Amino acid sequence: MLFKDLPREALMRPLSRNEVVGMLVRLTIFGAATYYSIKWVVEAMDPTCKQKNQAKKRAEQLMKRIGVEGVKLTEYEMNIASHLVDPQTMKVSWRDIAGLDEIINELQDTVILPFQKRHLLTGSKLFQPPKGVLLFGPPGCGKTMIAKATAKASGCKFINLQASTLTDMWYGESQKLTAAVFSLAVKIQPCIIFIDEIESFLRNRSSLDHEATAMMKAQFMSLWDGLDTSSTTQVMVMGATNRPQDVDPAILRRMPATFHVGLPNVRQRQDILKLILAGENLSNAINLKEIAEKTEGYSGSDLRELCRDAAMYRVRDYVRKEQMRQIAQQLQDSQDEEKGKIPVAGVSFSSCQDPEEI
Ligand SMILES: Nc1ncnc2c1ncn2[C@@H]1O[C@H](COP(=O)(O)OP(=O)(O)OP(=O)(O)O)[C@@H](O)[C@H]1O
Repeated sequence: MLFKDLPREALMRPLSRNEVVGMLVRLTIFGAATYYSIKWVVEAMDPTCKQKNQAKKRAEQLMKRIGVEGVKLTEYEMNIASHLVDPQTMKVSWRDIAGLDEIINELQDTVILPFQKRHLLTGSKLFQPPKGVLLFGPPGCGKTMIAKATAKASGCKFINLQASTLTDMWYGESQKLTAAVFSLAVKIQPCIIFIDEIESFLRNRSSLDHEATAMMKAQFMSLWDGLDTSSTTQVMVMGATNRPQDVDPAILRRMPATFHVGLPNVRQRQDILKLILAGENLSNAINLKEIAEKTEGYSGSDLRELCRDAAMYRVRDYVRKEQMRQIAQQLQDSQDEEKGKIPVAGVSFSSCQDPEEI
């Protein structure tokens, strides 16, 4: 039936109470269904939704573990919080770093002391950890280890930020995430924001920069400057790079404390070898000084690989010799069988021999 076919009285009569309530209920149901359908469609279309949910879960667990409870975090702060490292569970400490005593002592005085002894000069704008620290030097020389051990020694929370966390996002998301890095760090302070390969994220500005990248860099610097406004803020940005010449000079200026973590010299290599091989079953014939002298140009990471290779070589050598021995025995057995002889009894190759004896 069409609208115009309805009797005039039916249209003009006032609505009954039941009809009004019924209409309201239908409208409410329709409204709710529309809201949830749109929400579901938006979530289904958002490619970062799954990632966000996982980050949220991880962040909640981490925050609980590091004892930060009752702090309300935004969705973006949650995302950043998933990159948090608990200083208590951090495995790296000063004892795991060899040959870098000078840098460690300097870090103790300039960075860790102001964090640890903050109470001695509360309110002082001068007795503060530097707002920025740069560790630079060739790859594999211990920059990341130093950053982690600094956080552990100072009792700071540690946000291990990858440049891609901020740059891979959709347009507009990067800026919200950048803001979240600093707001989260302030909420959970004392905190170290560590950026590995800082040159890939905050490199020399050029006219070729994408607009979003340029804006993010400017925003990062202004938020960083904002840390200075309060003398009680205990947040520090620590960057590591292999290419300091590629870092934006404006960023370098914000990192007054710089540490060169160079390739180890002979004495340092010997110390690193000693540390890596501590607890291993070493032959008396091994002379660490001699190995240190022969490994000019090796980084700490190269030395660890060298030792790992040597350990693997020993096992590989043992397995290969064992296989050769079995093949030789099988040949011998088949030759004996051919000659109609009974194989020699009691020879067992499954018994494991000490590789040293081979
Ligand atoms: N001084 C050192 N003492 C003990 N181990 C070291 C030292 N330097 C490097 N290593 C070994 O090398 C590995 C790599 O070190 P790390 O990641 O800190 O280097 P990096 O300078 O940050 O390198 P990259 O620039 O590639 O990130 C460490 O896990 C450690 O095993």
